[in-house]
Amino acid sequence: MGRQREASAELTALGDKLNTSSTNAMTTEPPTTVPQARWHGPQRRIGVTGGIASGKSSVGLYLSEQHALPLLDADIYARDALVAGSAATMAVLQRYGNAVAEAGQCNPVSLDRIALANIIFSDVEERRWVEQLIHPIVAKRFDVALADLSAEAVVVLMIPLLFEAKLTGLCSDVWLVDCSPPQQCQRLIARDGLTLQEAEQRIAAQWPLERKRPLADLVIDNSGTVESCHQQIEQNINGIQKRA
Ligand SMILES: CC(C)(COP(=O)(O)OP(=O)(O)OC[C@H]1O[C@@H](n2cnc3c(N)ncnc32)[C@H](O)[C@@H]1O)[C@@H](O)C(=O)NCCC(=O)NCCS
Ligand SMILES: Nc1ncnc2c1ncn2[C@@H]1O[C@H](COP(=O)(O)OP(=O)(O)OP(=O)(O)O)[C@@H](O)[C@H]1O
Repeated sequence: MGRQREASAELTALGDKLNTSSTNAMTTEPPTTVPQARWHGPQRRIGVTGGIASGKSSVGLYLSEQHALPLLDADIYARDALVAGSAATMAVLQRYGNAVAEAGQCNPVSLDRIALANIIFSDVEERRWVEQLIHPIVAKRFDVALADLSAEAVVVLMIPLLFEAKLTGLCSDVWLVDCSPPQQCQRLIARDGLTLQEAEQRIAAQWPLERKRPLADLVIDNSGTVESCHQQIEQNINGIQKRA
């Protein structure tokens, strides 16, 4: 419990640092009407966000491969936090027991991510509990990685819950990768083999894209072809240089 309180306090402090209007960076409560915070340092920090399966990773990968930009990925940090034997994994196992333990594992026990997903995407309280455990770890990883990359002119930060977790203050530019909810659903089902109900639950766990759109600096329409998405990136990447 002490560690959790400490983690929660760290995140609240981060939220306060990034966005003075923030009361709790973890919250997924309705949006405030205050302007979103932005990073104003010398480095360009492109925050790529969107909805689940809207195409964030595809955009991030393109920026990294075609424009050789360093890519920081919140999903990878969250995944690292839940490797076998980590403190966060032990906490999750303590809370949910064998229900989330990978079958046939010895020591240290690996998590069954599908089982954990089933829990957190069907129960908002449990989702909040997992988020208060993982998000401070993710936030620290961003801090460390950004310090390491401080000499780079431009970095890309992929953060699915950028708005929900009030992390816009990490980014100088926020790009929203957009498509329709039925497309999100279709892509989720095709990519992850989810049922329609599971896909809908996951989409409902995030702010709807219509709520995120007005908060972004750039909306990339990824409802068409992959080529059309790449074209939009090319049209907007030229302005992405180190600040004067
Ligand atoms: C539940 C878990 C184990 C499922 O793992 P899985 O490998 O199936 O999915 P993955 O981690 O690749 O996430 C896929 C997408 O799910 C969405 N998602 C993940 N966590 C959340 C969440 N707490 N709320 C809403 N959407 C979420 C994001 O769009 C993300 O890009 C995992 O998503 C997780 O640990 N989530 C809690 C941590 C978290 O909030 N991560 C978000 C980035 S900080
Ligand atoms: N324009 C597109 N047309 C068709 N399929 C697409 C398009 N863009 C992405 N996809 C596919 O949709 C799926 C989701 O894309 P991607 O993994 O990039 O989304 P994401 O936002 O990173 O997902 P998550 O939120 O789960 O991390 C992938 O299978 C990807 O290949």
